Amino acid sequence: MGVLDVVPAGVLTGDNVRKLFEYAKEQQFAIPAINVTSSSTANAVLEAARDIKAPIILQVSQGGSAYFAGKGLANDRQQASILGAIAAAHHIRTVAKEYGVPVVLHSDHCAHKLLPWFDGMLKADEEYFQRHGEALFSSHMLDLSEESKEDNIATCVQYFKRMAPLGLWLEMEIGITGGEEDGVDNTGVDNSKLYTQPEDIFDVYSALSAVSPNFSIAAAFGNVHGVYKPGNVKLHPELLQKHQVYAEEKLNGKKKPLFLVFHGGSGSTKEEIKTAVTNGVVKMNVDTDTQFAYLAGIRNFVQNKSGYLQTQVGNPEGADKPNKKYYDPRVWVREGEKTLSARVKEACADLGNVDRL
Ligand SMILES: O=C(CO)COP(=O)(O)O
Ligand SMILES: O=C[C@H](O)COP(=O)(O)O
Ligand SMILES: [Zn+2]
Ligand SMILES: [Zn+2]
Repeated sequence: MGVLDVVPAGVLTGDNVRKLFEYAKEQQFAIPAINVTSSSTANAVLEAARDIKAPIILQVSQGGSAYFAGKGLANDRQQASILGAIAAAHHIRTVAKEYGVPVVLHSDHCAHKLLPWFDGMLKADEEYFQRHGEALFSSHMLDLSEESKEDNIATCVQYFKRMAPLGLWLEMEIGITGGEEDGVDNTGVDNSKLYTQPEDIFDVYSALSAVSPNFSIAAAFGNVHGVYKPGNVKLHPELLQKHQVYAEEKLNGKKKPLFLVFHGGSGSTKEEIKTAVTNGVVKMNVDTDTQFAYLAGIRNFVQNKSGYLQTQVGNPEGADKPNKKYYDPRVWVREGEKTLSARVKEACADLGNVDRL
């Protein structure tokens, strides 16, 4: 029995998203969510998943979406982010099945000021649903963690009521991920906010489960976006167990009732990742490490082939030798795709997500 006995290949929607996460939680593995910004990065992530027979999550941030549409487009009303997210979704939908793996198509952090982006994606989901009977995306994240708990939960409930009939999964954040996300600077935030309390998580669970079971919680356990020299904020994935136990007691023993999400996966140790998965993390976001991996192949190529990249004609093999085979983007960008793919495979291995189909 494997993932393909539970859900089909291609982009998952509706209850299939929950079935995948339920299966992962039962089998004690998690799926990495990789931020993609182009067809090149998306394809490289899908290729990695195909090679190691694993389900995968591809996500677009607000900035990544704008990049997907083109940095030359105005984005003052989130119009480029909306278009780019839709373009990314259509690209991924078009190719995903061919890679033969189940894919969760997700949008990343959406803070209050970015809600017009969310509204635009939701409108696209509704239109797609009208035509195809399913939403365009598998899931979306709302990140109202900067607001009061009451406002955060109330706004999530309001959106979730609109999402549930479309079968959309909601990921919400409570407690704050440190570092920086989409221009929201959380570097100086109060330390206590970086560790969510079990009571707050259960308040979220109670409010959202009244609408639909299809949601997950990004609880803070010292997570930070980006990779920095070790500082005073420490990752404590063992705290997640307290949240599960607290919810279990409130729900009369229902085992590990929470679907938890691990933000700021980059730079985490194998041990931290393992502990998080044991405690019900089903999704781990990785962006910074995969960005660096994408660069590595291109950087190495440019360094190693320097003599072939200075002029269109003429290289160390002769003054009349053409260099087209070196400066063609399909050659040097491909090198980045290979190193990105390798880093995605490593994330999958860390999470126990290998040979799962
Ligand atoms: O949480 C993330 C995206 O939401 C990714 O964080 P990292 O860039 O630290 O991996
Ligand atoms: O929020 C974290 C993700 O890494 C997205 O980052 P980004 O806004 O730079 O695309
Ligand atoms: Zn946040
Ligand atoms: Zn994040």
